[in-house]
Amino acid sequence: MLELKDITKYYKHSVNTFPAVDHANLLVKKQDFIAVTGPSGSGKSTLFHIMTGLLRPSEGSIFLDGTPSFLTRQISFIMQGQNLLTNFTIEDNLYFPLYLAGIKGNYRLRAKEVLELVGLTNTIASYPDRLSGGELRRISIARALMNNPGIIIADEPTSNLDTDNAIKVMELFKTINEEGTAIVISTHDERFLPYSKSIYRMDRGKLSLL
Ligand SMILES: Nc1ncnc2c1ncn2[C@@H]1O[C@H](COP(=O)(O)OP(=O)(O)OP(=O)(O)O)[C@@H](O)[C@H]1O
Repeated sequence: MLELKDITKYYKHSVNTFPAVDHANLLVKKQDFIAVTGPSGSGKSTLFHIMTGLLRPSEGSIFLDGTPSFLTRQISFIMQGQNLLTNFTIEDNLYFPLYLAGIKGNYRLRAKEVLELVGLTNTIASYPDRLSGGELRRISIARALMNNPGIIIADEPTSNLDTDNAIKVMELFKTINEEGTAIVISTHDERFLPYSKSIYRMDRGKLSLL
């Protein structure tokens, strides 16, 4: 369980300081599928970076399973856009985060499992430039699953995808969620909101449940 308590993040623009995230509260439980919507610039990415530990809040606290420390292995983050390493095969891309984090295990077996789940087993030896945008997005999801995270946080996972591929991505999150992983996504696209179990709106840094 991930809990954000009264989180504020100030940014400085020349002489002015403004809260990009303004006293946000959020609880993410095991079975949750949360969507955060809101206009561009409302603070969604800033909130997500704080949730994943990439950015420190100016004020407030974050608890993971009741403790204020961050066990990042329990949270996987899928950033906006294409973020696979282009000079490495899909297989190496899948292994890389585990290797960097010093996580031991049968990488090959897990890679096969996650590629099967996303329907892309035949891409294991390919380089990212051979894959379509939709396939690359599903590989990013596969990579996020490699360490069996309790929570997957994805910033705009359907951006720049056509409807068919966006649906594939959302169906995948639905399956992953049904198998016991909490999902938190941000989206501009109202068509995909029904996939989530709860919808929050971000407006000028203020987060509220719809
Ligand atoms: N490092 C930074 N320094 C100063 N201001 C920033 C920084 N990062 C973001 N901002 C500002 O904070 C506000 C929130 O940005 P953020 O990227 O979190 O919004 P967003 O809702 O994710 O937007 P989008 O949907 O376009 O990605 C914006 O006004 C942005 O210009």
